[in-house]
Amino acid sequence: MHLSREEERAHQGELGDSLRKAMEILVALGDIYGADRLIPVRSVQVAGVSFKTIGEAGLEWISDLQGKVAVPAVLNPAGMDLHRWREMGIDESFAKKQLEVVEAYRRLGVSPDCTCTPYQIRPDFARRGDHLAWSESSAVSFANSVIGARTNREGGPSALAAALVGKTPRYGYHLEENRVPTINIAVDADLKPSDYGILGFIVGREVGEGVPQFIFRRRPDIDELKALGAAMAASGSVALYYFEEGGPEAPKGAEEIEVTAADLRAVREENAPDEEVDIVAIGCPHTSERELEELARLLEGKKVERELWICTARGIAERCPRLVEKIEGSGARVLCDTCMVVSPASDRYNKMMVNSGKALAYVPTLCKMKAAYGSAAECVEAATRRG
Ligand SMILES: C[C@@](O)(CCOP(=O)(O)O)CC(=O)O
Ligand code: SF4
Repeated sequence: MHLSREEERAHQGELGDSLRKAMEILVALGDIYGADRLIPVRSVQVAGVSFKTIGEAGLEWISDLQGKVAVPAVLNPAGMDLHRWREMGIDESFAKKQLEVVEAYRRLGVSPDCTCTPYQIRPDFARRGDHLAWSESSAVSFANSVIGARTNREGGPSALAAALVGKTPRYGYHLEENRVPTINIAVDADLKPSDYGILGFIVGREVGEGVPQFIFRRRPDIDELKALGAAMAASGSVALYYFEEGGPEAPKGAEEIEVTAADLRAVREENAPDEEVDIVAIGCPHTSERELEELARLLEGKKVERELWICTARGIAERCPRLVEKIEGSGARVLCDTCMVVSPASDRYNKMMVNSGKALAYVPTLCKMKAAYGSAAECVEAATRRG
């Protein structure tokens, strides 16, 4: 990979040890994937924040770095609400480590808005055509597919390296030739909002790393696209999809798969909730303001009978305090900075009901719990049902 004089100096350690470490990661990745050079990124989203996932070794690696990020950078969810962790049942020792992780990132200049939906609070972070270095797979999918920006799925260390250098190696989804659809998905069903998570769950399994081009009966809205992309990135590893006319054409003869209403129904039935559900969690990816409005409406006049977590970005919760108050009036909790998948607080439950195709894929594997699926209304129903 070609390096400019300045990049070469950083790589040689002439600009300090941290930039040398960061450049080593970027150069190694660039060499492996055949990048010709580094390109500037507009923003970085750094995964590897929850102490549950990075542990002591991760904390040490981050703490040893010096300097400041060169471009705006934001964190992925942590293992707890940074203010209300006690309410989540998080123990002191975990909390101490988690706060150290966030502080170590903050010292480097990474914003501690721990969220997988930075686009919901910082629209300036990513615009059409921008190159980015984002990590969390649903954020990557949203950036590539809905915003029209360009990012690979970065690991925690490579994202942090990109933030310190302000650049990323040019390969993968930064290149036009890798952004061509590989498979058509004909959706033969009138989709309800809660069908998009299931659809993504099915399609991700089928297409793996492909680039699906959806043919829909109507254009999905932003929250539906967020749910669709998140699920495909979890049940498969889809980082880019197309969903409307005007995307590049799939090559003639590209494979086509059809998803029918019966397929959606089968997955719903397989994952229907039962009396074993002891926690309900919404907000994977983090809820939007509009989703909080819907939840406030659904919870009006009700009391929760089992734990109901609603995970969102602190920036969203702070923007709508009245909605948060209404929701919490029911006994539900609006948790910020964290999520049901990366928090160890989920561990004490047995079966989690979610309205997310992504969480449906990850809860059994990453949290070792059973999972059930339903719409937001069905989740509220399950959380507020007596007995
Ligand atoms: C669970 C997930 O959404 C986020 C976990 O990432 P981490 O704990 O920030 O490394 C993984 C992903 O899909 O990127
Ligand atoms: S809420 Fe879902 S999408 Fe967001 S970090 Fe957690 S698992 Fe990933």
